[in-house]
Order: sequence, then C-alpha cells, then structure tokens
Amino acid sequence: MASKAVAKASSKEQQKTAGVQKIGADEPVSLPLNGSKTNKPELVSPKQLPKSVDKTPKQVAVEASQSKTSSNSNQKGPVDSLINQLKSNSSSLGLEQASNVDSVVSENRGSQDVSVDQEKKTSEYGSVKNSSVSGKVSDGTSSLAKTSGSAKISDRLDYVESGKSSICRGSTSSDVSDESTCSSFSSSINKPHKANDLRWEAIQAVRARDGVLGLSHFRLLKRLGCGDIGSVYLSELSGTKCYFAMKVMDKASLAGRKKLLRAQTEREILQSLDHPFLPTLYTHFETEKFSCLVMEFCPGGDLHTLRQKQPGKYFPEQAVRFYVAEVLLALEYLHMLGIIYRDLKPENVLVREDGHIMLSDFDLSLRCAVSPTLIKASSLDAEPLRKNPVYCVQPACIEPSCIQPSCVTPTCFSPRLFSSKSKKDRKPKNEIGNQVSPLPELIAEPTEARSMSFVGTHEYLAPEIIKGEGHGSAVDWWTFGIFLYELLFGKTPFKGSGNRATLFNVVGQPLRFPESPVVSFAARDLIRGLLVKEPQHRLAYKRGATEIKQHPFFEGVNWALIRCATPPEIPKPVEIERIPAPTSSTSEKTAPTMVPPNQRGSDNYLEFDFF
Ligand SMILES: Nc1ncnc2c1ncn2[C@@H]1O[C@H](COP(=O)(O)OP(=O)(O)OP(=O)(O)O)[C@@H](O)[C@H]1O
Repeated sequence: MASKAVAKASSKEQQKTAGVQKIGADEPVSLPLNGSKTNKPELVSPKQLPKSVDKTPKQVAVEASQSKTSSNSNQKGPVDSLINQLKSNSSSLGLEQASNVDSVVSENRGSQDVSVDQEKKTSEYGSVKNSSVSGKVSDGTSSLAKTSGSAKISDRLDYVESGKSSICRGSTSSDVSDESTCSSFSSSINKPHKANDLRWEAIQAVRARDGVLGLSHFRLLKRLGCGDIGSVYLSELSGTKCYFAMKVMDKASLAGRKKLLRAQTEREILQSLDHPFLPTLYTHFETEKFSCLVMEFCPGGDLHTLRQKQPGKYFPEQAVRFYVAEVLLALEYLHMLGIIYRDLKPENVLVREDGHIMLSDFDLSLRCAVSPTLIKASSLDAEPLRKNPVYCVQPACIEPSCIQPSCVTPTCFSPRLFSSKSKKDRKPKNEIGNQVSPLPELIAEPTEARSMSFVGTHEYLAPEIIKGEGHGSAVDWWTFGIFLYELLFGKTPFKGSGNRATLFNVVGQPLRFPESPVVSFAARDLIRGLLVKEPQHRLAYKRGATEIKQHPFFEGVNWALIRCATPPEIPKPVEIERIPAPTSSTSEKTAPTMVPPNQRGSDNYLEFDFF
C-alpha cells in the first residue's frame, strides 16, 4: 500500500483565480501560492520554455509523507494543520466519522512503498501491449530517475523496453528518439480514427523520408500555454502547413521536482488513446534535455476561457448539454481503458477546430483494473457476443498509490453477460428510452480501483479524496457534477474564501443552487445525483456513464452521432501567417532557451537556448 498527501498550485488555476490549487499525486503539499504562470497564449520568446517549467511558482513544498504504519509521526505540514482543522471541525461540518479524518493524516503520509506490476493496456480495437515493470517507488521517481536530466537515450529506451517490451525496442544511441518509429506507432493501425487525418499522413511521410522525427522537423510558432509539467507550443511540421500542439517538458526540471512519473503517465495514456474527444498523440520524441509530445492543436481555447466570454459568464443549457455529453463519452472511454481521469475542469476541456471538445492533461490520471461488462446487447442476440467478445481489457495499475489488489492479475477476458434477472435488477428507475434504436449497454466502470492519492483541484476535489478514505472512479462523476454546475451557473458550488474553506465546504456543506440563472429541473436533478458526498450513493457509482446517459437531462441526445452534431460555437480559424516571427530582441526575463541543432540562425524558427 502506498499513500501520501501532495499538493500543487496550478498555473492555470492561478490565472483563473488566485488561491486555487491543483493538487498532484507525486508532489509535496504546496501552500501558499506564489508566482504567476499563465496559460494565456503568448508569443514564444527565449528562455520562456524550460524556465517556465523550472520556475513553476505553484509549488511550495512541504511533503507529508508518512505511512499509516510508519513510526515517524513528527512531520507536520500544511496538510496536518488542515486535517487537524477538519478533525476539530468535523462535527460542525457534519462529518460522520471523525476517524476518517485521522486516516487522512496517516494515509496521506505514505512512504510510498509501491509495487508497479504488470502494466498492460489495450484499446477497444484489441491491440494488446504487454509489459512487466516491477519495482519499488520511494519518492515518486523510482526507476524513472534514469530518464532524468542528462540521461542518455539508451536509458530511456531501457525504460521503454521494460514498460512496453512488446511494442518498442530501441537500439539507437542517438540523442533524439522518436518512438513512433517503432512499428506499433508508425501507422494508423493503433489509431483507426486517424486513417484519413492529413496531419497523421504528414507525420508518416516525414518519418518515411527521414526515419525519425525530432525537434528539427518542427517550427515552434508561439506558446499556447504553460502548465505544471511543461509548456505547450503551437508548432508547424515544417513545410507542411500542418499544425500541432507540442508539449515540451524539461527532463531535468521534471526529475528535480519529482514529476517524471507524472510525465511518463501522461505520455503512456496519450499513446493508448484513439477517440474523437481525446487527444491524438501524433508522435513523441526526446532530445537530450526535453521530452516532447506532439498532439492535435485546439484553436478554440479551453472552456474556462470560453465561459468567461459568455453573457453572465455561464453557458446556455443547450450548449452545456453538448459539452458535457461529449465529456461524458470521453470519460466513459477512459474508464473503459481503466483510466480514471481525476482532473476534470473547464480549463482541461479544449475546443477543437470543428467546435467539438478534446479532454486534455492526463498527468494526474490513475490507471487501474477494469472489467467492461455488457449488460444489454440491444437488438443483437447476446449469444454471438458471448462467443465473439469485443472487449478485451487488462488490469493495470501503475500509480504508486494504487492499492487495488487485483492489479497484479493480468488477464484478457470477455465481457460478462448478466442474466436477464440481474439485468432487470440493475435497471435504473428513471431509465428513459431516448435512443433512436437502443444501443448496447456496457458497464465500463473500474469500480474496484482504489487510490489514496490526494490529487485534483480544490474546487473539484471529491469529498472522499479530502477525507482520505481512498477513492475510485466515482471521483470522475463527482467532478463531472461540479463541471456541469460551473458551466450552468458560472461558478462552482463549494468555493470558499480560500482553499481550506473550499475543502471544508466540499466535505460538510450541502449542495445549493443559485436562484439565477434559471436552470431546468433535469439539470439540477442530475447535479444532485452526481454531487452526493458518499461515493457509493452517487449516480454512476455502479454502472458509470451508462447511468448518466439515461438521465432525463440528456433526453434526445443521440449518443452514437454526437460527433456529427452542430457545436454551440465554432472557433475562428487561427491566422498562422499573422503570428509575428519571434525576434532576438526579447528581454532576458522572457528570453529563450533552445535552438534545435539545425535551426540555429534561421529567422523562420523560434530560437531558444538550452539553459
Ligand atoms: N492541444 C492543445 N491545443 C491548444 N492548447 C493547448 C493544447 N494542450 C495544451 N494547451 C494549452 O497549454 C496549457 C498547458 O497544457 P497542459 O495542461 O497540458 O500542461 P500541464 O503542464 O499538464 O498542466 P497542469 O498544470 O494542468 O498539469 C493548457 O492550459 C492549454 O491552454
């Protein structure tokens, strides 16, 4: 078992509202906030790139790491005092079990004795990637330390090999590695939805020509945003007019701040995704100092920014229904893969070129066991499905704090089919038949997953995370409720005067709705179902997205065709030509950092020095 309490303040949240922190699994508690990172798009200039990562102002670190069984009880930090306050105020907050508060203190001080076992992944298309990684993680970096800072690529590949041995075996000692050169990543086989994607084809063409992709193949045009583990740049695959969002992470900085594991998690999750509302990772490569992820560029910005532009700073209900429906499908897919997202908030929902959404930022996600279960085969006879299983998902759990016992039993199995009796038993009371033709009903919920990590963003944290009771996939349904509330009302329901007050409110205050704007009964009913403090009584606890899809709020939504629906807003095309070329006269403060080796001296390229 592993457990710990960690917190960070996110630059994105800092921009949104001072004092709101994002809390991360592998970091120390951070209170108070300082610094001023921003995700506001800005021109890239020298020194911004890695420095922005390195200087992350958000972290203030006091790690409360002590296992429940540890004898070291002397460490006190902000979490301790928060917990003490929670404890002393538990009665006034209506906390039922003060003992749970104790468990926050102890559980969140884990020494992180972690087994990382048998990572296995699959997509719904059945590709199986097998690996076995086992080891102890003592501080969140573990064997990943080998990828830090000046690590040679051979080291990185060692890790890749151990983590994904059946996929990618590199033998190069080159400084630049493009793991997409491995066969599993070199075609759209693993990403069938990309078959007609021009950007995918452009990437493949360059790879076919040059063998590997690296930084030198891209022009970095401007910085789109900056997060806790990296900066994201609008970039062009040179000469193709194909634009991407490139997330650049400084490896030494990540290692120094013990965030290598988070970066690794995000990359591996991105590699496994192929869904219209989730990011496509076109390629990933490493330089000596940087780790770069090349993803789809979303010109529409994020839903937080878009919400601020709405009259009253909230969306019309019709628009909300569209956005949350797409987010719901993305979460359903993630849960089907055994990924608990844990960081849903408007800032992480980006708007693509076509107005549909893309969920981003997976560095706080938890991978765990899942057992997708078909409970209703629609018009199809269940028998053929039993003979020809469609879903094949392996248990996986590689987060240090995952305490799910079944994590170590990798199997590939067919969906369970309930008897008609149990199917009847499980039918929700308010089920409505709003589909044109009934779809198969699938439970894709990793209901067994448990984590003790203290992760998320204050206003979005589920009560069970704050109370340190251990949490599972139901946290995503809590955050889904907060997200729905914020889009509809323009604010989150439990926000207090500060972060601590917010946490108290989440745990102890009842849900209330403002009088205005006027929101439908169905919407409020759905929020009420989601924002139930006890996870086991929360909507979707047992059957996941299937339960939510059937709520009257979504009546009339054609889930199968939602990607063809007209979005509430289509972003204006970005005029790439009008982005001024970066100049060399940038001030020291904002100044540069790296010049890709063969780009030095060219006016067309962004210059930045390796610091
Ligand atoms: N695909 C994209 N298209 C456009 N902008 C993007 C894209 N991905 C990220 N961004 C911008 O970059 C910012 C930082 O990205 P991201 O959240 O992935 O970084 P991070 O380091 O993981 O952040 P966090 O602190 O939330 O963990 C985002 O807020 C967003 O504004």
